[in-house]
Amino acid sequence: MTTSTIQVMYFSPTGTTRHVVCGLATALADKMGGSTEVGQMDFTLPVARKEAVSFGSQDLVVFGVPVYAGRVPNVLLTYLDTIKGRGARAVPVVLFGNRHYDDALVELADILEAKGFSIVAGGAFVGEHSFSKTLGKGRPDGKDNDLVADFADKIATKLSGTAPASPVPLKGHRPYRPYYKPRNPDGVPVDIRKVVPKTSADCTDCKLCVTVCPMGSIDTEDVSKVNGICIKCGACVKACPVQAKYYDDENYLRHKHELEVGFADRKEPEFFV
Ligand SMILES: Cc1cc2nc3c(=O)[nH]c(=O)nc-3n(C[C@H](O)[C@H](O)[C@H](O)COP(=O)(O)O)c2cc1C
Repeated sequence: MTTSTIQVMYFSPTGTTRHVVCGLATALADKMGGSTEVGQMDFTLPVARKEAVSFGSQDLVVFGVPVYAGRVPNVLLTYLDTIKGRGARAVPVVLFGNRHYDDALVELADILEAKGFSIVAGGAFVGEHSFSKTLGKGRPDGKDNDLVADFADKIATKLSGTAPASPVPLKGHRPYRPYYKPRNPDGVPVDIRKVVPKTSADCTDCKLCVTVCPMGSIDTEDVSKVNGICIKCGACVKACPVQAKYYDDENYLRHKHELEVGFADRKEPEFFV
């Protein structure tokens, strides 16, 4: 089977997933020859998730999502169910914030397989944590980029071979473990789903937060209002040019601190071909 098109498809509120999957797709196109085109489908914003997407057997799709609570972000499940693979090959890629990717990679691979893709490889890479400016700071970095290139090499070699495709031994548990939950000091799980960002007096009302919110939840007239769901993705906090967006919820801040302290040691990407 020849590949005429590489498609890169991703959800990436703070850009680390985009960085890795676009780097991987470009490196793959390079290795697979001059006539390979790269198409981009960014489904981070709500408007992009209104479009129906389908592929065909000539496509190789590099598909990326961040890891949320050890899993594929559950707010995406309905949308992912609308995508049609129609025999395309896929490389699922998950980005995690230096804690762990748990079962997100196998879950993403299973979703894609159920939608008609065949899985040729999969990878878990590290990105700066959405909650933090210190956990996974600056990731993906040069060393990660080298591993992306190495991953592309191995995929290209596999695809140029004549051996029949064998199942890819991705790491993760089936059935998937429950969503990872923050806990209070007594070890009891706490629910931070209703927590929303605050807006400080430094806000200049530039509306950038409105345009980057992947849930379309920030009120255009009054940017301090959150009208819909907040997934704590960090898009508004990290994009704000004057650092006016912040969280002050006690449980959120404790969880963030525990992650920063408990998972400070550098984790490395893992990939499977
Ligand atoms: C709600 C939420 C849950 C997260 N859960 C995890 C997790 O379980 N493990 C982990 O290592 N990182 C976790 N992260 C961090 C993101 O996976 C990581 O920062 C990723 O690089 C963000 O991708 P993006 O830059 O494309 O938005 C979580 C982030 C959010 C917003």
